[in-house]
Amino acid sequence: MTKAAGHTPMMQQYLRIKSEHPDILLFYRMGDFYELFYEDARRAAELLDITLTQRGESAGAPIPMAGVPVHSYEGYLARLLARGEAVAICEQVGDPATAKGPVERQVVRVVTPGTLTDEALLEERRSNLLTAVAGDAERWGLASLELAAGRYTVCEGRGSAQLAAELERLSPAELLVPEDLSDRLQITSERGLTRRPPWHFERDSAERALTQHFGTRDLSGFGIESMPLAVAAAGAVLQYVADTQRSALPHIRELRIEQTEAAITIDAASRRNLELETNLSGGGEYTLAGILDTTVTGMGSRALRRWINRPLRDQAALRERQSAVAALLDRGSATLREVLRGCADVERIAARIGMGSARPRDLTGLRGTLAALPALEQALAGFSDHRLLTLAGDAAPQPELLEVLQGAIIEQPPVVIRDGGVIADGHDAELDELRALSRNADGFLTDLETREREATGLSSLKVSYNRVHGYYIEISRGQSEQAPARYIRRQTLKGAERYITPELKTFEDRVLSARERALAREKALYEALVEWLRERLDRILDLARALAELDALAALAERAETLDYTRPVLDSTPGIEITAGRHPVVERSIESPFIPNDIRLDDQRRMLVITGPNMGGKSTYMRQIALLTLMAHIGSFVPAADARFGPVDRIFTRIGASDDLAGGRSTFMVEMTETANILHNATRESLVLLDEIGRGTSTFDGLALAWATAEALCERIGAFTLFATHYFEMTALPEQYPAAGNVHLEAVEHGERIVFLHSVRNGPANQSYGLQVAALAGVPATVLDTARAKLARLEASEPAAPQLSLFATPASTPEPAPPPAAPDPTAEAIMTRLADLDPDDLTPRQAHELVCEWRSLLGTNNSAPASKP
Ligand SMILES: Nc1ncnc2c1ncn2[C@@H]1O[C@H](COP(=O)(O)OP(=O)(O)OP(=O)(O)O)[C@@H](O)[C@H]1O
Repeated sequence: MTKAAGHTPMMQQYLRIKSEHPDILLFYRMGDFYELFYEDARRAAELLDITLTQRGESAGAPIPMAGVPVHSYEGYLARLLARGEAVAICEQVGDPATAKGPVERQVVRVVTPGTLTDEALLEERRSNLLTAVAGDAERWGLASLELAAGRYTVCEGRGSAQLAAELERLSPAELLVPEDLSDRLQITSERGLTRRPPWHFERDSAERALTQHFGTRDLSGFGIESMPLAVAAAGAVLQYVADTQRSALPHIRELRIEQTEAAITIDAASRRNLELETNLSGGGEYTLAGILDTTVTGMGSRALRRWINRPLRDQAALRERQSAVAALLDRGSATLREVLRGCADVERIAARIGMGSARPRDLTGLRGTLAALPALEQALAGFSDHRLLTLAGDAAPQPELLEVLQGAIIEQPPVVIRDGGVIADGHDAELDELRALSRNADGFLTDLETREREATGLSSLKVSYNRVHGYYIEISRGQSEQAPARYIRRQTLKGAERYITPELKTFEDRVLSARERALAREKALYEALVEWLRERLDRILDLARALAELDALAALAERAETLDYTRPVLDSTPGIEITAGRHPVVERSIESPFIPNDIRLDDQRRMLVITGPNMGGKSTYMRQIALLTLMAHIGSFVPAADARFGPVDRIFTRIGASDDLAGGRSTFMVEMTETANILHNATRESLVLLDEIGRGTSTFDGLALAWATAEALCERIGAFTLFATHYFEMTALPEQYPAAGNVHLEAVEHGERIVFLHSVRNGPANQSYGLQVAALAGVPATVLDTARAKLARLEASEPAAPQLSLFATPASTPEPAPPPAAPDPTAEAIMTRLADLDPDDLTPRQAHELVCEWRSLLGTNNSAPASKP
């Protein structure tokens, strides 16, 4: 390392941290980039078995890490973490471009594998996924290769909304698209987008790549004959792997088809709104995964998160998972979890064995896991559950593998094989012999030294070794005159002379060649061992999958027990019925007790209009229904006293006011795009959450849109819909549509204040409490006084206040409802326009034109009252 003076602040910081933590690999984060210093880069490259293609001249110069297969420092970092290496991240704010300006803040975060954050896990999951997409926005095929887990899946689907949802779910590190069609795919995210030659996606070359990889004559056994776009994508992935990876990935043994219809589709916005893996602030805390994931292995965590990201529609498969969870709950899962805790990430290890990059510690990790299998068998003995028995079979002890690994590798081998010392004594006779030769060297040298000292009578004589001169005899300058004639001078130092003798030279040749040969032998033995394991990769992969699933199931059982969850009923009767349901995340994040609530949706009651004050709990209630539905469809138990779910095909949410400035879309535009997506894609089996639709525009436009949307969902589509709103006019909906009902979140006034009861009651809310909530939020008293006076004036003039004729008057002033058979033509016209909206085609200009059109349709604008049509 070069001297500290004259370094940039970043370099100084690097030196300081390095002196404190020499073993920790140090990443620098500047703005959106990570840098890795040369020394660390070199060590990391060694650990990950990659080649640095560009080297910095001086030690300490940041170097670009070209040649890293994962194409990102984040991925690099995650892979190091996954390997069990400790790394530190320094974040530097100042002049990120040059790192030369004044450093305002320096943050050092040491991330060790033990404290692997959700964020890092998420990143790790992402970094391993390579996805290709073929086709166009109309019809597309996807292939995804999760390198580190050996998982290769394909699916096909239709429409850009579903494609966006799939890509959001997969969140690949790198997305391959045919360069000539990339525009037609309408993929907006530029994250890791790689354009590839179109011929890689052609059927012939794709088929060739697939049959070559799997060693088959044709694709007849794959079940993907009728999925040409999936085949194209799958072939393109393999082609890319062949171009960029050193190994041909023998651990990818099967191509799985994921039918898009087999899972509940959750669009990208809903995934975010429901805070499945990331909360709205971008962290992993207080998310569904954060609550449910108490797995004890990396592979278990990844399995559970895959389930969360892809809830199943197959009720039989879900019931199988539920039964396993119930059995674990019944007999206790603590022992099983304890055994699993001692297991290594066999999934990753299997991948590394497959790719030929397994390190000695991977093999000891595998060995440790194999050694734990008898205990696992014991922990699962006595279970009669079908799924658990199948998994127990896949994770049965494998004495042959264990014995070989126990005999081959020493207890605690070094990280890399480079310097040897990995293969155990007794594993190979030839290696033992060579080692004995070099081990005897020490004894021989001591003997020689004693003999020579006695023969010459020189007290300062000693035998030593260095890399340049090999073995030598050293005599101090004062005694060197008395050196015997047979000593051949090698080197003269200030205070000593160094010699060799023919005997020493012969010895040196023998020892050094023995060492070299031992090392070469050891490396060959190690490679043979990895190859031997690779031939048994299927067994290791089966073991990995079984352990991962056991871990995920045991975590669900542990959660069900600790958090008092109930087994939900899944059946074919349409509807959702929950008694005393709780929000799984909010109930864990608030200090006061959570108030459980019921819901009943069935064929006759498909929509709930939810009213109530701000802060009353409307959003929490709606989200909790969606989350419980999702939990039931991953096989989890749910936080409720009782729950039943009929078939659900999609979950849609339209929640929150967010704009998309980067994408050039206003709040209203985002809202309408999402609404259009729902109106296009929801079915009678969908669950739709709408929170304050229409809030992003003027009152009348907003109300008109809210009404028309609700009407379309209720009448035309018939989706199960929860519709939270502050428009009291909406509470008249049930009068026109019997499938709709009103509920409200209860609150009471207590003096000047409002008390939220958070309980759901039938019927509409009768008061908005807006001013009380504002008071609670600390709006100054003078402003509140003015508001109160204004409110009083508004209420006094209410009869003259603008009323849209298409809405019935609020339920508080009952009037005969219009006959349901004849919906208002204006509302119908709006509804038709809305249904025609294609969310993907809508430009801001078109949206603006549409809004103008609606205004003229209603004969109103922002300020003018609506006239009766
Ligand atoms: N069932 C409940 N039991 C206990 N606390 C609750 C419950 N529901 C909601 N809360 C608390 O009330 C807060 C506000 O709830 P929520 O955001 O759902 O209200 P809201 O009616 O949607 O408000 P707004 O109309 O302003 O969006 C939550 O953050 C939570 O702390």
